[in-house]
Amino acid sequence: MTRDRTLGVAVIGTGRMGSDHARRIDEVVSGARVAAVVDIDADRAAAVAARIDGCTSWTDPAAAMAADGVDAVLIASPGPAHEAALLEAFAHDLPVLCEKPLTPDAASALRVLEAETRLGHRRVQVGFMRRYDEEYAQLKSLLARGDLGRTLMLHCVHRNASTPPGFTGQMMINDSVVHEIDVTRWLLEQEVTAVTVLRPAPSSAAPEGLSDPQLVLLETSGGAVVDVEIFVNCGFGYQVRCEAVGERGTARVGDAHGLCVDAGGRWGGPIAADFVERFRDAYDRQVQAWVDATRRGEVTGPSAWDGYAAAAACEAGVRAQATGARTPVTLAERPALYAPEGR
Ligand SMILES: NC(=O)c1ccc[n+]([C@@H]2O[C@H](COP(=O)([O-])OP(=O)(O)OC[C@H]3O[C@@H](n4cnc5c(N)ncnc54)[C@H](O)[C@@H]3O)[C@@H](O)[C@H]2O)c1
Ligand SMILES: O[C@H]1[C@H](O)[C@@H](O)[C@H](O)[C@@H](O)[C@H]1O
Repeated sequence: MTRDRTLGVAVIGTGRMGSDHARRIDEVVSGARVAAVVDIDADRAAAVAARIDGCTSWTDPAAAMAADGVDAVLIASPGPAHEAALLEAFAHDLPVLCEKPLTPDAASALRVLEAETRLGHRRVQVGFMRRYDEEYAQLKSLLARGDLGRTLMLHCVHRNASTPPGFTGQMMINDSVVHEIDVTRWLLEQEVTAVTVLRPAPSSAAPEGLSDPQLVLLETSGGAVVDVEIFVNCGFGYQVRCEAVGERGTARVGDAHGLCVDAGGRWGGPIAADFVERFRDAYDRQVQAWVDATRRGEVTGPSAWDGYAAAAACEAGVRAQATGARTPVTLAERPALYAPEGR
């Protein structure tokens, strides 16, 4: 694939994220087109394909990946379907942008990692889009410059207005806290070594059987501690905050977005409704970066190792949720293919 050829993308899964990514590739991103869309719900795929010139619609990911004009794959099916789609993409040696989580457990993530290692070159970028958010990128640069000294703690807040039907306690870790796990690993350049989960008495707005909110404590290989409030039925909007506490100061992202008005004896501004609104620019930048790198013949961004390490920490988190005990994270050896930059 070269810069002068438009990248033909097959989007797998045309639900909330997949249909939005298809629109993004069609309308926002340059250098790529949606060549195919796939969903086990044929009508859903056909409805998305009908809105895009020259886009074919499929129910079988393998058939779409073998179709003419498909050069790359964007996976936006639910987490449990990712492994099969990733292995199929490897069989065709196609570059992949895979929505988080890479897979929902450490064993399947390790199988993906090993399959990519056997290919001998990176093929996967994982959709940890916060790395492409302007505010998080600024925080990353600040911490990397060392102005605040060593980072001692992160205080994180992750609130969703409500959850879709069937959202489980495990998904609070695997689908939601996985972002804070990635942010922790990325900002601190350390691995998560142990997870503890505390569960206050649930909110009366929590769906039957869901212990919401929860407080997740992460310990890291460099001795930092990270607390994450995960509250997925807070009712009032979408909030994602992160405060880094360093030896010489603190820095914070996610306080406010949009216009702040002081009038009539009050001050304040809007709260984003959901992740699509809050992280719109980050999703755009993430997909553009993937397309640009792919057209250069490169793979950049969060790797399958990042997806695997996050899955291993999530697995410890799910166990910690069930037992209430501090749970260590066990990681396989890091293959040379995923050596940190500059080493
Ligand atoms: N980065 C983010 O902020 C963010 C936000 C939301 C969701 N996600 C991730 O995106 C992915 C999709 O989430 P969603 O909210 O769009 O889910 P969704 O339920 O809205 O859509 C998933 C779609 O995939 C289809 N599907 C199921 N199994 C399939 C298979 N084997 N092959 C092809 N299609 C299949 C379903 O029919 C459905 O249309 C998940 O991995 C989720 O964690 C990421
Ligand atoms: O899948 C979604 C998505 O990853 C969002 O970014 C997160 O805020 C939600 O909690 C999660 O359910």
